[in-house]
Amino acid sequence: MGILEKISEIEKEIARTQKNKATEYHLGLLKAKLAKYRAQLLEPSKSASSKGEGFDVMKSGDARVALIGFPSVGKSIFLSLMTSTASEAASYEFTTLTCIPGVIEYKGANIQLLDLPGIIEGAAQGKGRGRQVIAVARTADVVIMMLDATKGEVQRSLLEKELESVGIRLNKHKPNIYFKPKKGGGISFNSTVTLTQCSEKLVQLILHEYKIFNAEVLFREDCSPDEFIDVIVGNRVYMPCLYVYNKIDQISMEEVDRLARKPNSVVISCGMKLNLDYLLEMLWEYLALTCIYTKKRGQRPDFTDAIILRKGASVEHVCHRIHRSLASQFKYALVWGTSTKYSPQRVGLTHTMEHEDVIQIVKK
Ligand SMILES: Nc1nc2c(ncn2[C@@H]2O[C@H](COP(=O)(O)OP(=O)(O)OP(=O)(O)O)[C@@H](O)[C@H]2O)c(=O)[nH]1
Ligand SMILES: [K+]
Ligand SMILES: [Mg+2]
Repeated sequence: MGILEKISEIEKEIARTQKNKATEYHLGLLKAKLAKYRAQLLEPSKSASSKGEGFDVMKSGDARVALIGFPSVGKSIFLSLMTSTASEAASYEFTTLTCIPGVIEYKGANIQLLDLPGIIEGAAQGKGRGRQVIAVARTADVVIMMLDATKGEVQRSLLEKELESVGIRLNKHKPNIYFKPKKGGGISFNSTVTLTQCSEKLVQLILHEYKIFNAEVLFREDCSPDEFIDVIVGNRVYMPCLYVYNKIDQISMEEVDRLARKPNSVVISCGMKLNLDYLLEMLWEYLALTCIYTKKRGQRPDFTDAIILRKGASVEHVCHRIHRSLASQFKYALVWGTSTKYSPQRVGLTHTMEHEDVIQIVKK
């Protein structure tokens, strides 16, 4: 039996197994098996032909946003509207066949926006150029899932399933579970909270399925078996996702209102250029970039020219942004802002900067 068949067998079995106390272990095991087969499916195949031509776009700018959606939802029109790059748009499906990068300039940041071919159900298993598209999506800082507002909710749930099946977790945080495989000593299991979805026995069963017999496990959160499996398997990506409903010029006001109220959602019309500014504001929030202002000794900070970095950037990142050789001449830095206990505070290269901090760098 091929992996695809095995996967579909397990999916069928999960679907027909009633969820209750008596079946909870059985279901947990099935899910562990399923995750294992999916991981195998995604391992790079031996034949070179599966490599996607036209998908190797260099990362550039301060952040990367990938446009994911069914064919003809308006991804290419959107790229052409938001950036100075033109991407061919047309009424037929699969107009776009490669990855087309553009740049959004916003609040002093350069945000790379990637137009991609449409994906459909089965994309994760290689339908269309699904695999290549998903591989690009994994490298993004934020995914915009573009949806056709006239097509209801089907597109959204299908795409969520596709991304979920390849280990992309949308608008979720990494489960707060400490997990460390060991050389010996069996499985030590602890939790700091009351667990309602997992038990020691279930955790052991799942670990055994992965042939792990020695490990330290500490639940710091009431996680589900799926979340625990995510931690064991690793290589999951946790990514913010904005659901963008396009073509609202084609639906009723009531429907627009309903869609606009859904979590993580924005309604737009590329055709009529509606609500695009609001979408940009939302995107900026989801990117959560860190703006740092520099200051010279005895002078006011330069608030007109921010250095834009990803969340969690260090003083060293700031140095590299100012000049290539600055980090090697670095003595210390003074930082004003929320990242320090008092302002200014003297810090080293490894200090983590926060949004809107001011920094003065002192050289040797
Ligand atoms: N009514 C209406 N039509 C739109 C809107 N935005 C895009 N369209 C139409 O939708 C069709 C598809 O647009 P594209 O930008 O090519 O869509 P795409 O998602 O890039 O499609 P693929 O590259 O084939 O995956 C075009 O005929 C557009 O004119 C909108 O806001 N309203
Ligand atoms: K199209
Ligand atoms: Mg297109």
